[in-house]
Amino acid sequence: MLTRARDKVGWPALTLLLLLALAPLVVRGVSEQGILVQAMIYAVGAVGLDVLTGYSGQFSFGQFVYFAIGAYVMAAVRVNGHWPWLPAIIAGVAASTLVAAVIGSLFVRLRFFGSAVGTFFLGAVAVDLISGSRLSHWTGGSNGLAVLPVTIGANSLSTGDWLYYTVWIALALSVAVCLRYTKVRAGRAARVVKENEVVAAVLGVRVFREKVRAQALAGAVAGLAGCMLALEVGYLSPDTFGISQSIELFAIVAVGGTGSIVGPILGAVFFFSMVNGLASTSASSSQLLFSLVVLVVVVLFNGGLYDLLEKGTRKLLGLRRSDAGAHKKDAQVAGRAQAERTEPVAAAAVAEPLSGALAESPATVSFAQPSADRARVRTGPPLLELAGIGVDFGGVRALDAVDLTVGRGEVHAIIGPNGAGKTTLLNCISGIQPATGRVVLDSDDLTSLPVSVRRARGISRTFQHPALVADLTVLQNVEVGAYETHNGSAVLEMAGLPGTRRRDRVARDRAVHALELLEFPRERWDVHAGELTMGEQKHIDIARALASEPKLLLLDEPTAGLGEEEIGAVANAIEGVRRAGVTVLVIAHHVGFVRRIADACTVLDFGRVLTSGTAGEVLADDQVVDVFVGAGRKS
Ligand SMILES: Nc1ncnc2c1ncn2[C@@H]1O[C@H](COP(=O)(O)OP(=O)(O)OP(=O)(O)O)[C@@H](O)[C@H]1O
Repeated sequence: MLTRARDKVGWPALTLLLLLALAPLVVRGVSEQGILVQAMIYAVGAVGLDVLTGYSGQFSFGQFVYFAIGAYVMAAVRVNGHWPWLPAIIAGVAASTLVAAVIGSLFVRLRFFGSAVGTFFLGAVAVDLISGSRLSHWTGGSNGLAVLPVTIGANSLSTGDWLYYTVWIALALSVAVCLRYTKVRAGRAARVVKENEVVAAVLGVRVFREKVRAQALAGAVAGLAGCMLALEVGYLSPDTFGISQSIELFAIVAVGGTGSIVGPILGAVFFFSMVNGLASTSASSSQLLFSLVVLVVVVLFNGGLYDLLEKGTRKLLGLRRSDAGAHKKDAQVAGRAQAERTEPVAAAAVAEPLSGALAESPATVSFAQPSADRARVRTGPPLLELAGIGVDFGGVRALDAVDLTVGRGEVHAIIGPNGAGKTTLLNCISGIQPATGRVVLDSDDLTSLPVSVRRARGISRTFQHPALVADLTVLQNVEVGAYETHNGSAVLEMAGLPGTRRRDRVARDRAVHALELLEFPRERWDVHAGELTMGEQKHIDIARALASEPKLLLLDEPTAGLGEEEIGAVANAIEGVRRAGVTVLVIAHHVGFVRRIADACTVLDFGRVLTSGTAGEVLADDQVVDVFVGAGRKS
C-alpha cells in the first residue's frame, strides 16, 4: 500500500516560519510569547521525530533522552569547561547525534514492540544516570545544574524577544535541514525503506545505514531542542526531562500530521495553546478536555491539522490537485491514451488467463505471433545459469533441485500454478532467499553474495506489489533505482557539493532513459506515485528496476491485477527492455502475454521444473495442460 510522506512542503513551511517570526508583533503578552517559545522548542524535537516516523518508518520513545543529552552537555561544558555558548550548543547537538546513532544502530533491527520497550528503558537508564552519583560531577546529580546565561552584548538570549528569536532560528534551522534531508538521495532512500525494506535492499539501498542516519538526524534535532530548553529554563534537574516529553512529541506529530515536517510545528502550537488555554479550568476537567480534543483531531482528521489546512486552502482557492479520484481518472485516461498509441497488438490478445486459454484450446485463442522464431537465436554462453537450487520452508520443499538456463538478451517466462515456487526462485536469484545450489550470472558465481552485491553485478527486480513512494513523483521514484550505489555521506549530499550533484545528474539521466525506453508518457513524469493507476505503478516499478542498467531483470507477476489494456502496456514495456538488450526473467499467468513476449518458457510445479523450451513448445505440451487444468492429476 502507498503511504503518505510529503515532498512539497517548502512553501507551507516558509509561510508558517514567517508567521511565527511576525507573531511577537501581535502577541505582546509575556506568557503568550512564552507559550510560543515552548511550542517552538517542542516543534524542533517533533520535526526530528517526524523524520524518524513519517519518513523512515521508525519508532522511538527515547527522544527526550536526546533532549536531555543536548541540554546537559551544553550546560556542563559551559559550567565545567568555560566554553563559549555557540561551541557549547554544537557540542550538545554533536553528543546527542552520536548517542542517537549508537543507540539507533542497536535498536534499528527491532520491530515496533521491541523499539517501544527498548527506547522506554533507555529513558529509564538516562534518568538514572542524570540523577545518580555516577555522573554527578557533570550533571549535578539530584541537585541539578545551572545553565550559565548566554548574552550577546548586553542582551540575554534566555529572556524576552532574544530568547524568542534564538528559538525561532533553531526551529528554522531544523526545518531547513530536515526538509533538505527529505529531498536528497539519503532521505528518498529512507522513504523506500519505510515502504518496504526488502524492496529498498534490492534497489541497492543500505537499509541499516539509512535507518541509523534517520535516527542520528532525529537525535541531532532533539539535542538542539534540549539546548533551547536549557536556555529557556535556566536550570536543569532530573525532573526537567521525562518519558512524558516523548509522549507529548508523539501527540504533537500525530495532531499536526506525520510525514509533513510542517504538521509538527502546527501540532506544537496547537498543543501548547490548548494546554495553557485549558490550564485556567480545574485540573481534572482541563486534562479531560485536552485528551478529548486530541482524540477528536487524531480520529477525525487522519492526516492531522496540516492535512486539514491543506485541503481547506485548496478548497478556498478552488484547486482540485489533491482530488485523488480526479487524478486517478486522469491517470487512467492518460494510461489508455498511451496504450492506444503504443499498442501494436490487440490488448485482448495478451490478456487470456493461462488456465482458461488452455482449457478452451490453444488454437481458438487469438495470440500474437508465437515467439518460437525468436527463441534460441541468441548466441554465446547463457547469461544466467541455475544449478540444483533448493529451498525448504520447514516441512515445505518450495524448490527442489531446480536447474535453469537463461540466454543472453532472452525474455524467459516462468509459469506454474500457485505455490509452485516461482517467487521463491526469483528471491533465490536476487539473493533475498538463501538456497542450496549455484547461481551464476555472466560466468560470475553469485551464490554466496548478498543482495546489494548481486545488484551491483547486474541483477535487478520488481515485486508483485510495487512499493513506490506515494509523494515522490514518477521521475523521483525511478531515480531511487538509478544510483549505482547508495553509499556516500548524507551531510555532503545535503550540502549539495559538486560531486553529489554530478551523481544526482547521472541518476536523473538514467531514470529519464528508463522512462523513455518504456515509453511512459512524459506528461505523467511529474505526477505523484500515489496518483497512478495500478498499471502505471507496475510500469514505474519496471522503470525503477531498469534504471540501474542491469544485465538481468527479474519481473514478478508484472501483470497481476491488471486489466487487458494495462497488460498490453506492460507487454510493450518488456518489448522495450528487450530492445535495450536486457535479459528478462518474468513470472506470468497469462498465456497470451507469454506467447507475445517470451522467447523461452519454464514451467514449475511443486518446486520442480516440469518442462522448459520455447513458449510455443511449452504451451503446446499436454503435461502443462495437466498442471493448469488438473486433467490427469492424481491428487
Ligand atoms: N516465507 C515463507 N515461509 C514459509 N513458506 C513459504 C514462504 N514463502 C513461500 N512459502 C511456500 O513455498 C511455496 C512456494 O511459494 P511461492 O510464493 O514461491 O510460490 P509461487 O509459485 O510464487 O505462488 P504464487 O503464484 O501464488 O505467487 C508455497 O508452498 C508457499 O506457501
